[in-house]
Amino acid sequence: MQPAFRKVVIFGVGLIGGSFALALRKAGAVGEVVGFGRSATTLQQAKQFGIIDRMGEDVAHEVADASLVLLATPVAQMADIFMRIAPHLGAHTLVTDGGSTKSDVVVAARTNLKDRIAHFVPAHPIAGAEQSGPAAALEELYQGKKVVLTPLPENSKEAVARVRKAWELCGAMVSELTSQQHDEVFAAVSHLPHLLSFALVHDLAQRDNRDQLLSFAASGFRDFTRIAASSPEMWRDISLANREALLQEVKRYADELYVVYQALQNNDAAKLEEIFSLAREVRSAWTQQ
Ligand SMILES: NC(=O)C1=CN([C@@H]2O[C@H](COP(=O)(O)OP(=O)(O)OC[C@H]3O[C@@H](n4cnc5c(N)ncnc54)[C@H](O)[C@@H]3O)[C@@H](O)[C@H]2O)C=CC1
Ligand SMILES: O=C(O)C(=O)Cc1ccc(O)cc1
Repeated sequence: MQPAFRKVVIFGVGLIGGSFALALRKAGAVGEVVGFGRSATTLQQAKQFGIIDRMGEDVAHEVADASLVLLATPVAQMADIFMRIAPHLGAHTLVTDGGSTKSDVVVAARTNLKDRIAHFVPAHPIAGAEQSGPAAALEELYQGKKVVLTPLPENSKEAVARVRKAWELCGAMVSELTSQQHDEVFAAVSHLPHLLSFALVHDLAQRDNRDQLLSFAASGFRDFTRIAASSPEMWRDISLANREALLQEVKRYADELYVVYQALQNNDAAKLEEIFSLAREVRSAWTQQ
């Protein structure tokens, strides 16, 4: 039987791109995987790990007969890749991405794909880790995890269904939002928490006694700061790409922190307990979902 996707071309064969390839392979859903990257070493690694069959050399040649192209680089790299693939997309070649932000990626796609924008169905897998690179890729990364599609008015039903199918074959549960809804939601539940985690560790890192502080830090600190070990380039790009929504979330959080600050300053036990109780209730219910 023919695989669902005869040839998949991946730009950025790291955690997200590599896991996509491994998951499609496990599902028997891909004939051939071709990788493009920024460094030859990373691509060689991806080949050794069985993620790609070969390294791409000629973009025009590879995307012309591809069933699916995945962009899985940091989001600021995507405009240039859309520009490079635009003239060569085959009539039946679909494009999706794994970027953590969507409005900026859609603008980059519209600007560069122009009248071929209908080929592109934007996506964001809500699965990942603080590790990066092909060595971090896992065939089960998307199993049971959410993927958000933010389809465009230009997309045909068939194009959306086929991209949905690709992510489902990776084991994901697919839902849909508009790009704007997506960016507002993820500013609150993903981008802000990463910013806070980086900021906390950065503050401690600048202190003279940081080694002493870290030597006594326990599992609460480990939980809160795991994501501060994430890729600085990736998070620089996400922060700037979703700047407006993120600024609003930072402001809201600063206001909340000030409420906590005042309660502490005023020895307001009732207020502190009220804040902690609601937070605990909501956090506990969320983990049981
Ligand atoms: N790490 C995570 O947990 C998640 C990341 N994402 C998004 O997925 C995308 C990829 O992230 P990861 O896989 O974690 O990063 P990664 O660092 O593991 O992989 C990215 C790969 O892209 C390559 N690359 C960079 N610029 C390139 C270019 N111009 N052309 C071709 N290849 C290029 C890098 O060499 C690297 O191998 C990002 O847009 C990120 O926002 C989405 C969900 C989760
Ligand atoms: O490491 C973690 O727990 C994450 O939160 C991973 C992650 C990072 C970026 C995304 O856009 C989605 C998921």
